[in-house]
Amino acid sequence: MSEPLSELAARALNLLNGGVIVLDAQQRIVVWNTWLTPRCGRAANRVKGQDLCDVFPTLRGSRVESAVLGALTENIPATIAPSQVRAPFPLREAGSFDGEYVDQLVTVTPFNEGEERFCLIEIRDVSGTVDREKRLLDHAETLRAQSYVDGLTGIANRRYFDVALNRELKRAIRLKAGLSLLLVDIDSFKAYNDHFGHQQGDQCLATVARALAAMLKRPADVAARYGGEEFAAILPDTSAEQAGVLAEAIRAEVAALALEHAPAAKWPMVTLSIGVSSFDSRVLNEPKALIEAADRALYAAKHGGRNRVVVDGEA
Ligand SMILES: Nc1nc2c(ncn2[C@@H]2O[C@H](COP(=O)(O)OP(=O)(O)OP(=O)(O)O)[C@@H](O)[C@H]2O)c(=O)[nH]1
Repeated sequence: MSEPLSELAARALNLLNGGVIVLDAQQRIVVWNTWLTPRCGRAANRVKGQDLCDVFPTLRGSRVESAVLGALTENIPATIAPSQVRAPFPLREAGSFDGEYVDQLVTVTPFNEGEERFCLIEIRDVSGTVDREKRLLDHAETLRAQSYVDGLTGIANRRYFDVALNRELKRAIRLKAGLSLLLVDIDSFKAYNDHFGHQQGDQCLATVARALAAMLKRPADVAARYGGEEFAAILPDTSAEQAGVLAEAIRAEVAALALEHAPAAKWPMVTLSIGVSSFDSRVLNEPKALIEAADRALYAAKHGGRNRVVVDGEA
């Protein structure tokens, strides 16, 4: 448990001309200063102990959430510039209940207190800041964001995938919610490269990545490049059955793109094999087990003839 603030520290914190939130390692709010209250209509006593994303549901899958994840799990500080995300938090002018959200500059800083990891979120209202400053901060944020983005396809990379899966699994366990994972592999991609060349192979990967990402509609869903020609999708609050239906829609969508395949491939167009696994509180309750189960299902899809979906346990 974190120590309570001294009265003097609490007073000073509440006089600050900016928002201050401190989260514990489980993303629960432990400090919330009064600057925030008239700007979002929530006082400290209502939000303390709650998950930040439960207080502001629009943060799920947002840049703020990935910055918080980076801070809490990897000790990486982050800045979110207003020109990138104008208003990361749903905050208005003090005391107003409608109208535009204010422009914000948000910084996220990890720190340790004893054994425990926390992160400090500072929010400044920068509605009046000049464009030039916004652009510079924007550039800094772009550089940081790139470390979680796959350079070839523009979707999340393996590093982000690992962090996000870990986090979503913890959330699913905590809230007894559903969580499914798709492992998606392009069929006979070696033949594609051999026939069309590596450069066109790269383009094909980018096209498939875009199609996959476009099929994931919920803000908390994550599409990632898992490795070479393999992709993954993390689907919070999604049962095995729902994930199977979505996987089938993804498979059909990519087949319908009718991207010409190499003559050596089984099908004339580029196709996908997809393995699906779902969180189960007894067995698939850690990332490794969930990945292995999806991988087994993917293997079954390959051996079943490719261009198909297999849900773990239903093979
Ligand atoms: N162009 C391109 N090719 C890649 C990239 N990463 C991996 N590959 C290729 O993807 C191919 C994967 O081949 P395999 O693992 O043998 O599988 P496959 O040919 O897709 O066959 P199945 O998965 O069994 O249907 C290899 O030839 C890799 O070189 C990449 O970034 N760009």
